[in-house]
Amino acid sequence: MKPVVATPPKVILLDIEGTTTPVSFVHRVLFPYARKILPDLIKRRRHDPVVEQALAATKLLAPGKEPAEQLLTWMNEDAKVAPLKTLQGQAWAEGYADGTLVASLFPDVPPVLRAWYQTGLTLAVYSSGSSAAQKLIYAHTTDGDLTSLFSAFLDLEMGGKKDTASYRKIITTQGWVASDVLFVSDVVAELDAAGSAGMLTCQMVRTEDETVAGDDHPVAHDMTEVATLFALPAPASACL
Ligand SMILES: CSCCC(=O)C(=O)COP(=O)(O)O
Ligand SMILES: [Mg+2]
Repeated sequence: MKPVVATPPKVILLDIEGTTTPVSFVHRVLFPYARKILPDLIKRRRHDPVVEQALAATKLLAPGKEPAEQLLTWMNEDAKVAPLKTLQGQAWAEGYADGTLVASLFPDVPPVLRAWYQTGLTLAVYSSGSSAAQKLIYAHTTDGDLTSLFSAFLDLEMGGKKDTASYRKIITTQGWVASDVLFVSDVVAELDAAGSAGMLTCQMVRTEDETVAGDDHPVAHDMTEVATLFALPAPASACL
């Protein structure tokens, strides 16, 4: 496999679900966990400022509906809505804290991210999951705490992942040069948006997730292939 670039990117911006973690971990472990404990959590912690604010935001977005009911509707639709993502993050925090949840990453991810970090690349996350939830995932992986590898955890505060404006906002707020940034995601519409903002793009097509490859972005099946395609360093064992 030959590199598709002459100059490697300086910043790697990573999606989570379907890119660094299996879709099944998010949909069969994280989402059901949040669905199970959220009704109790929003009663038990209704005076917690984070919970209170997310419930108020839910009411604003869905006036006249019971927030608990609206949150359930959003969960059924897998809606990428900030107050739901905040509350899911609060639920997962409890699960990680009591040891019920441990984050599963694809096994190629930790060694490649460590190799990239060690050579001075900037690593960042952009996910629909709240920045708090992103930090929790990377703090509780089966490979230990990886949070120190990342310089930024970006969420829906930047805007939706299918909107070009969100990637422009990321570039501006982080002070990056668009053409220095490689965005890796499994979702073509997200890559299209990032590409329109001037970022390099790579579609992660994971066999385990049965991701369908698109036509318009370089395709990798794991992080070592991303390294090869974009002339980035890879861990020594991956070169054998
Ligand atoms: C922070 S991990 C949970 C991911 C999540 O809630 C989600 O909706 C998936 O978002 P992504 O942008 O990583 O595909
Ligand atoms: Mg994804």
